[in-house]
Amino acid sequence: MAYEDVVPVSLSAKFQGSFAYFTVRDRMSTILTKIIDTIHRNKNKFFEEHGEEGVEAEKRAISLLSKLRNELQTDKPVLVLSDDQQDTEEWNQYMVRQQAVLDGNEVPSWFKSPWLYVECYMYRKVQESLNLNPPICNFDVFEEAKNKSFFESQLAIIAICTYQQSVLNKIEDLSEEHILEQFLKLLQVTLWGNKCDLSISAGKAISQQCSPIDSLEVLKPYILVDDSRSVWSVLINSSSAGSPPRVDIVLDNAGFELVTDLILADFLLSSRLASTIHFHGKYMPWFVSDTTKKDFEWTIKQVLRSNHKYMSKCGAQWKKYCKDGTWTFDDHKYWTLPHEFCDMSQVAPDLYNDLQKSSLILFKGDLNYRKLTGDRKWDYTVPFQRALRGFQPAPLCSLRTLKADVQVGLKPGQGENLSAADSNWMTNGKYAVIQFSSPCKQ
Ligand SMILES: O=P(O)(O)OC[C@H]1O[C@](O)(CO)[C@@H](O)[C@@H]1O
Ligand SMILES: [Mn+2]
Repeated sequence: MAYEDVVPVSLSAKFQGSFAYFTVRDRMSTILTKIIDTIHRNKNKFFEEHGEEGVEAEKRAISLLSKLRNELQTDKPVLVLSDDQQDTEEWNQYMVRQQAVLDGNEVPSWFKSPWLYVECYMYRKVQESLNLNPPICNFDVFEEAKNKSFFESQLAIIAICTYQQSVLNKIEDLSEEHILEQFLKLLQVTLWGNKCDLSISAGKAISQQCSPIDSLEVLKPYILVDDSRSVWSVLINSSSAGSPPRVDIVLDNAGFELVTDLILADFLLSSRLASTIHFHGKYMPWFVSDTTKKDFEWTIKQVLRSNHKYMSKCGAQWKKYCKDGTWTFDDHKYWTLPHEFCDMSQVAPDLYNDLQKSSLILFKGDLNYRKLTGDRKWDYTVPFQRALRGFQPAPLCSLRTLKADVQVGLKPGQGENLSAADSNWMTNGKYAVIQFSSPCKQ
């Protein structure tokens, strides 16, 4: 690791009254209750698909989840996983390491361990409760909510697809300056698309209702760090050197946010700012709204099938990109492990090496920001690159609306002024950052 000096402590529910504390106490247990309800509501579907065995599986999964909710609420020790999957051993080893950093007589538990660890662990345990009941192990407990949020954002999706087609129609005639202007707009659209996650609202529907392009000017003052020019420089420098670069997008939420990511990806290719886009998604249902391979394919299919001319035109193009390999989708298991990203080169060298081949990596969303910065109590003014602690496979940029109380790279006094003006600025999703770091700056 590049930085071996002291790092701040992890955010944790052990800090009473902190955002982590309220999340573990309230939001996570509400999410578990909703999961239990969802599984129960699907009882008939399980019966139709698997007969009595399906109903038995439903009952057993619910009983495991109720036990889990009770353990969470009463701050019981976290337990080893027993579902014998490819990542089970990795999770259990991680727990042993968590044990090692505690005082001799303490064990990792919901309210004592790092928030990042226990929150990821909850989603992994949900998957375990299904894995242990094979007939229903592929059931995505969040699918309904994700699909609903896509349909509820229809008008905004139509608006952005229509806008996109108007830009693409004239793209060959656009000057570099105009391409830059469009690029900045679409980068902001995908940034604000991150408002639409379902986990901060404990699964309650959040959709985009109005035209995303029209709101950009109003939202601009809420972008606390805006390094979009540095992102542009990386793209334009590599493409003018003769080889449009490979861009990687580490996706966050399905629904409207995913559509905005696909719109940006399409624009980067059409404007020849990129030659390929590598998407990264989740291997299992995660943090309620995160994108799995199934969500990715489903979304493209829905956009293609739309009755709206410009929407379906977008979908047709995206399908083509997937078919000819211009777009790829990878769901490496590392994205659903609890590690901070600075561990990646050691824990998942294959993924790290792959990311090193990229010219630019865009990290979407709040959870990715927490993993980039290790979800620690950093001072607001600590440089982003310092908080990355050596994680720099390629130039990278975080596009994130603030939904957790970790923020670095602010100007002196900026955080304090925000706290005075709006005490919930770090968690209410109103503010955002476009934060860039490049190996050249090291
Ligand atoms: O979808 P995003 O942007 O990663 O947001 C999810 C965020 O919501 C929360 O689940 C709220 O607790 C955070 O833990 C997490 O960072
Ligand atoms: Mn998410």
